Amino acid sequence: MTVSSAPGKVYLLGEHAVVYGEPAVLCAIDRRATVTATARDDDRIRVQARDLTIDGFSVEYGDGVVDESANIDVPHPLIEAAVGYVDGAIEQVREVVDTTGFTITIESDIPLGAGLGSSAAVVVAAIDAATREMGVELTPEEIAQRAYRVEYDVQDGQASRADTFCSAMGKAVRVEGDDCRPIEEPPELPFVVGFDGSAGDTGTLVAGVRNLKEEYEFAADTVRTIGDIVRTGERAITTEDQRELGRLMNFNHGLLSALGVSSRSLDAMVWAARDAGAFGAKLTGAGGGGCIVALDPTPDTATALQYTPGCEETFRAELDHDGVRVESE
Ligand SMILES: Nc1ncnc2c1ncn2[C@@H]1O[C@H](COP(=O)(O)OP(=O)(O)OP(=O)(O)O)[C@@H](O)[C@H]1O
Ligand SMILES: C[C@@](O)(CCO)CC(=O)[O-]
Ligand SMILES: [Mg+2]
Repeated sequence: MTVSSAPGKVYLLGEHAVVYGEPAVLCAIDRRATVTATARDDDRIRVQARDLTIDGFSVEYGDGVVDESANIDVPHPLIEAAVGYVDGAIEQVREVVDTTGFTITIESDIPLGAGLGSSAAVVVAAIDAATREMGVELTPEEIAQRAYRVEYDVQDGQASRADTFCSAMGKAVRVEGDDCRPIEEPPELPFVVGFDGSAGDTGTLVAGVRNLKEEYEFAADTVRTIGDIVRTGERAITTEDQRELGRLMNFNHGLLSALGVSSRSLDAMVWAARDAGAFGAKLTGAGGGGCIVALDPTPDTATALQYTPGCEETFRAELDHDGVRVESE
């Protein structure tokens, strides 16, 4: 039995634009997906993902199809879409090791589809746990590369390397096209997360931005401007200027909103954070619903979010210096 875990992340700046080669800066946070891989005597692959629920059903399946014993009463295409990332991870493992069967159990404290990189963390941890269980040790960079292939396929050929690289490496990272690098001395930023309890589908949201960009030159300009914000933000990271970073996050949120990936509840949480005195606030990840991230060293933003209609949960997130790691072998 091998247990591996990998962190989720928040985007300081640059989501969506990073898909088109602009830079992005993101930070691993102290919320993790944990995957247990256990070799089996038969050649079956069994996945238990208790957090993955569809209309209240927990999904359990074997050999890529819904397991009879799970007794799930929802159409198979829905399940197939939901298990796409896990299936992709298993495919990657099969490219590396000659597997017989194994059982994969996924537990995660990263909300699904909420912009905190649950997909990347699950895929990274699953590839690590299953390959180790079969006696192969991949480097974090190799795991990031394979996990990226999975995100690329599930998101219909439109994905950046950002989420998977950040989850595999931990700390803060800068990604621009194929150029992925850790930020050596990342500042400890006072992240406050607000979660509206809902989810957005990354593939669909990415496709929406792509269509807008193809239709309007000013949407393409908006994407390039997000790149300019990130380049400016890098100086603020080096000088640890949190006020300046906050202003740039606000600007970034405005442009993401213009690209159609914010929502009423995300905007409400962003404004509640700003009104409470946060240095800045923006949605994180694909958007459409899910989480915002604000910078506030005081308790005021968290308190304001607790009273914001539409906000279901708020918590402080700490930078996680560890990327993918083995918990037990
Ligand atoms: N605990 C889990 N168990 C099984 N599958 C999971 C789990 N968490 C996430 N996933 C997979 O990841 C999908 C959500 O990924 P998606 O990219 O849409 O959102 P996200 O990664 O949470 O947010 P973002 O990409 O915006 O950071 C789920 O539908 C499921 O396929
Ligand atoms: C929206 C996006 O930029 C981030 C999702 O967390 C998609 C990607 O980078 O693949
Ligand atoms: Mg994702």
